[in-house]
Amino acid sequence: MQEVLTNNSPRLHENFSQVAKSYYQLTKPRIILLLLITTSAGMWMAAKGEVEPLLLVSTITGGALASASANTINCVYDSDIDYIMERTRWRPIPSGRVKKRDALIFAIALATISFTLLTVVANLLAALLAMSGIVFYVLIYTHWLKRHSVQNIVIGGAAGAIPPLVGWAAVTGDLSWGAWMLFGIIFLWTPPHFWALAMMIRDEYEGVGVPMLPVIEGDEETARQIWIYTLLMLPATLLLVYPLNLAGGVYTGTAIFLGAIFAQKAWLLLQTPEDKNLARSLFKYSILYLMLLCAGIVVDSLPATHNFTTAVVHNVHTFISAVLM
Ligand code: HEM
Ligand SMILES: CC(C)=CCC/C(C)=C/CC/C(C)=C/COP(=O)(O)OP(=O)(O)O
Repeated sequence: MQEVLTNNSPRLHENFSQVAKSYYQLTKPRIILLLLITTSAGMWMAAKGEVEPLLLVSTITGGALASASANTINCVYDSDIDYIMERTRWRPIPSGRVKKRDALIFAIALATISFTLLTVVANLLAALLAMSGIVFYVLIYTHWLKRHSVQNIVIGGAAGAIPPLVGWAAVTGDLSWGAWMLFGIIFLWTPPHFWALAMMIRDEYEGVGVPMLPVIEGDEETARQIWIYTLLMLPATLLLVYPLNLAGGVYTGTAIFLGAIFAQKAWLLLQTPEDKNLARSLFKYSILYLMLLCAGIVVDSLPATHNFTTAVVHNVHTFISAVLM
């Protein structure tokens, strides 16, 4: 006999949570987390460590909804190749758990709520930047470049660098050098982040005809380009300290320490480009690197940190003067 589903039925709850889980997976939540960390870094730096809580929560929520919308549209567009690749076959659309049409409606709803929230609580510039992130990621990266250009992630990577601009604009209403510098750091971070992963799963991309750098140019050339982007990114992180003067000692120490490990991993990969373990290690570290670098920005920008470092510098100065007298 068929079971009658009532509001209290355990099966109804189970079905609902399965559906909710599928929609949640469409948004690629773990990637969103790091995008939000970069948004927060932009906000803290712009606000010199004093961010209004309501603005913070609304901007993070608006940014998360915009990124979720972008990732969902990407899942709709790429469902044909996601179905073939091992890594992506379990996703909600290729595995038949969510229909493309429903996913698109979900993405439009997310973008609409994001735009409204950011416009009302932050400002129009932040809202427009978030929408431009969706458009850039979907049209320029996913539609235009991903399947047609070996430079796909270099140019398309600009979409992933937009979140700190959203955060900065939400706080100040405009974009200054600091905002563009954060954009530049993430822009230069993206090729080592992604190509390290692409070296690990080159065969999967080759199988679906996506012209990622390791597929077209091989491991050696990819490791060489990862090294070049690493060498460009590391000094870029320090431009926030000099000449921009937007970060202090805590950030400088963090950036140098984390950067040295990044350089070491990229260097080892350059020596042995075919070693997939080294590629995996660099890919994983790239994520930790960006998280900790952003944490460094936040901690460095706090007024308490500024007061503490000023006091330390003052005391060291007094001590040296006393010794020399
Ligand atoms: C064009 C630019 C980028 C490309 C092509 C790219 C590509 C990828 C791919 C293919 C994965 C593996 C995902 C999976 O296994 O399902 C990944 C993982 C990840 N990406 Fe990126 N990425 C880009 C930019 C970014 C940016 C800007 C961020 C955040 C600031 C980011 C954060 C992450 C994180 C956190 C993961 C790990 C997710 C997990 O643990 O499953 N990525 N990326
Ligand atoms: C402000 C704003 C909303 C910006 C959008 C930023 C955004 C969603 C960046 C995503 C970057 C990313 C994970 C690309 C991977 O796509 P892929 O298609 O190569 O990955 P896949 O093979 O795992 O599907």
